[in-house]
Amino acid sequence: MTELTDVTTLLLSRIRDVADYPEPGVMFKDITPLLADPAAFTALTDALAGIVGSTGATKIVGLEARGFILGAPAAVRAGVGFIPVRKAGKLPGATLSQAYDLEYGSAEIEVHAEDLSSGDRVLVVDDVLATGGTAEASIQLIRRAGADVAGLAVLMELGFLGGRARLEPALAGAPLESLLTV
Ligand SMILES: O=P(O)(O)OC[C@H]1O[C@H](OP(=O)(O)OP(=O)(O)O)[C@H](O)[C@@H]1O
Ligand SMILES: Nc1ncnc2[nH]cnc12
Repeated sequence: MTELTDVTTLLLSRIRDVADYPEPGVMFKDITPLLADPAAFTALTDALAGIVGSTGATKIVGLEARGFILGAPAAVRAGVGFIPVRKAGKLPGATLSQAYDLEYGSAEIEVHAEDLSSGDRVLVVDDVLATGGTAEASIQLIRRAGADVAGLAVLMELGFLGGRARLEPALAGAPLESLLTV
C-alpha cells in the first residue's frame, strides 16, 4: 500500500458510525476513537499541517468544538497561529457574528474581530463537512474581518449532503481538502 492509502485506511478505521444520533435519520460520524489512538491522531495532525504548507496559510481557524481538537495541534505542528470560531456568546471581546443552518438545527458563530485582519491567509479546519453551512458561515466571517481564505480542510466530507457544491461560490477558487469522503 502507498503511504497515502495507509493513512486513509487508518483514519477511516478509527471513525465510528452511530445511527440516529443526535436525531432519527442522522448517521453520526464519531471521531473519538481516532482521537484516542495516538498513531491516527498524529497522522491526522501531520496531514492537516501539510495542508497549511501547501495552501500557504498563515493562520488556522478552528470551528467549535471538534475543529478546535483538530485545528489546534495542526497549528502548533505547522508553526502558525490558531483562531477559535465559537458558538455565539462565548467570546468576551468585540466579535463578528454569523447565523447558519446545519444538518440538525441552526446556530450562530462568532470570532474575535481583532484576531483576523488583511494580510492573513486563513485555513479553516473542521472534522466533518456535511451541508456546508458551518464552513460557509466561517468563510463569511473571515472575509468580513478582512482576511483571505487560503482553503478549507476537513477530516471527512459527507458527499451525499452536497456541501462541496454549496461552498464553491464562497471558496472562490480556494481549495477544499477532505482527507476522507463518505
Ligand atoms: O456542514 P454542516 O452541516 O454545517 O455540519 C458540520 C458541522 O457540524 C458539526 O458541528 P456541531 O455544530 O454539531 O458542533 P460540535 O463540533 O460542537 O459538536 C461538525 O463538527 C461541523 O462543524
Ligand atoms: N453526520 C454527522 N456526523 C458528525 N458530525 C456532523 N455534523 C453534521 N453532520 C454530522
